[in-house]
Amino acid sequence: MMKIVIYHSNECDPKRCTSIKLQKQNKVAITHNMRKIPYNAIVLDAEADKAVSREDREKITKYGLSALDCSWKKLKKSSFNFKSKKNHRLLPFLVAANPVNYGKPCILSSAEALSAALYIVGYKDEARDLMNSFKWGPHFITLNENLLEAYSEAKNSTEIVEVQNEFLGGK
Ligand SMILES: C[S@@+](CC[C@H](N)C(=O)[O-])C[C@H]1O[C@@H](n2cnc3c(N)ncnc32)[C@H](O)[C@@H]1O
Repeated sequence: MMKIVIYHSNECDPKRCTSIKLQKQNKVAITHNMRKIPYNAIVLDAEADKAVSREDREKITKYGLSALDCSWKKLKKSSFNFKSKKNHRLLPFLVAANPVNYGKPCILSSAEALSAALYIVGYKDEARDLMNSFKWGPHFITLNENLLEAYSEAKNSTEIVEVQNEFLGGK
């Protein structure tokens, strides 16, 4: 089974938090200690420079996938002191389907971000399984299906960005 460990900073409303819901269904583990994120895991970070791509599949398979569940404000302030950001990855353009940020580009919930990354690296059933935990979840995949499919065919992060820019430029 895919190892998913989410760093959680207890800044959210637990009733609305997508990470807590996934944990309750035993689909992810939550840690409050940043150092417990597995070394070499791919960390989804909206402040990262490099886009996630199929090239990350091996690391995700071997070491796991992670997200940083904190407030968006904290993330923007760069209040995290990461030793290294070499495994931190940004997601390409996708639209949120969660009720808090519905329709907004790139501001995904932790669950949507994890699902998108799994889809992009080719773990499509696992991506759908995460979204099946939410009433609105399957809509995230259908809303973004054409883009997710195109991203999943890209070989590396450069091609991911090309697919994204072609889509945005062609709008
Ligand atoms: C800031 S937290 C907010 C979580 C929200 N409270 C929830 O219930 O899901 C969302 C996390 O999802 C991941 N994420 C969301 N959008 C992303 C993007 N465009 N690129 C990379 N990671 C993203 C990151 O790990 C980010 O820190």
